[in-house]
Amino acid sequence: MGDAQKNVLLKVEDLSIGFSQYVKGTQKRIIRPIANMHVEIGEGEIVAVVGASGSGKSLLAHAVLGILPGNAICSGTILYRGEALTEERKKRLRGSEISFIPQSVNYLDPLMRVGRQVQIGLDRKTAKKKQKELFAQYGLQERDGRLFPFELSGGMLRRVLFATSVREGVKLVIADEPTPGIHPQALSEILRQLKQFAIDGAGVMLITHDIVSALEIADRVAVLRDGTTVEISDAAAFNGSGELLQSEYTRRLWRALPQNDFDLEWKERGVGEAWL
Ligand SMILES: Nc1ncnc2c1ncn2[C@@H]1O[C@H](COP(=O)(O)OP(=O)(O)OP(=O)(O)O)[C@@H](O)[C@H]1O
Ligand code: NI
Repeated sequence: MGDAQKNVLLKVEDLSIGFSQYVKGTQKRIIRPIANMHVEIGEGEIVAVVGASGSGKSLLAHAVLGILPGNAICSGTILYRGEALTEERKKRLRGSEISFIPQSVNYLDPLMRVGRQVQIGLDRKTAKKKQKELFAQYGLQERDGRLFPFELSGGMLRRVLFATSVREGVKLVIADEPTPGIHPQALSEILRQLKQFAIDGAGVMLITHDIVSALEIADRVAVLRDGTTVEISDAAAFNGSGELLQSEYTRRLWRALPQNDFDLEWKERGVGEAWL
């Protein structure tokens, strides 16, 4: 953002998440995949959250949404519009003011036709019309609306999932990997819609492995590593050889991207692929 006048919408501070697990049947231990994580999103701002697989992106999203598994122990501060985001408040805002595009298409109801699922939460009088518009927008056929999730391809399901997030009155969008397996036209439509959310004043958390696409729309980028925040930089810092980036870790990842030819040693070790 680099723009101090914008109001902070979401502020996550000192987030830690642990899980109690049983080892060898009886011994209980706590693993702590997230520690001291922080991120901040302003109104009208898009923050891309990037990091290797297992770095804690989805857990961060689930903590904000209040959908961590039952054995999770979560501590830290999550403020939304300046007030503590309590579990009760999360529940109330989820699906209305706070919109979520999950990483897994398993979040769709397997027993409900997909057209119907996109209509949920829309104004009842215009729901059908709006759903048809959304389908057209994301390259889905009208007849696809009558199908059940198992009858659609993975890429189609991703587009259905995305369509369920497009609602009026959304103030915070949390998109967890909305684009893998999506053809270029639908991808640019999704990026365009995320940008539109921000133009309309919403904050957007865009979790992704596709940093190159994310940089097309992101204001800032938060880099996670092993469950903690390594750095948060303006999108503009992801440029050239990355000299404006704060950490060596981020710089190396940036340089190891296929399009960037700076760090061949890391590339040979496959770091760029792990990142993507
Ligand atoms: N329910 C759970 N119980 C125990 N550990 C978990 C649980 N869920 C996630 N973890 C661990 O927390 C870490 C972060 O997981 P998370 O799903 O947030 O990663 P991610 O960055 O979203 O990865 P990906 O890019 O593959 O989606 C991983 O090491 C994972 O094994
Ligand atoms: Ni994830």
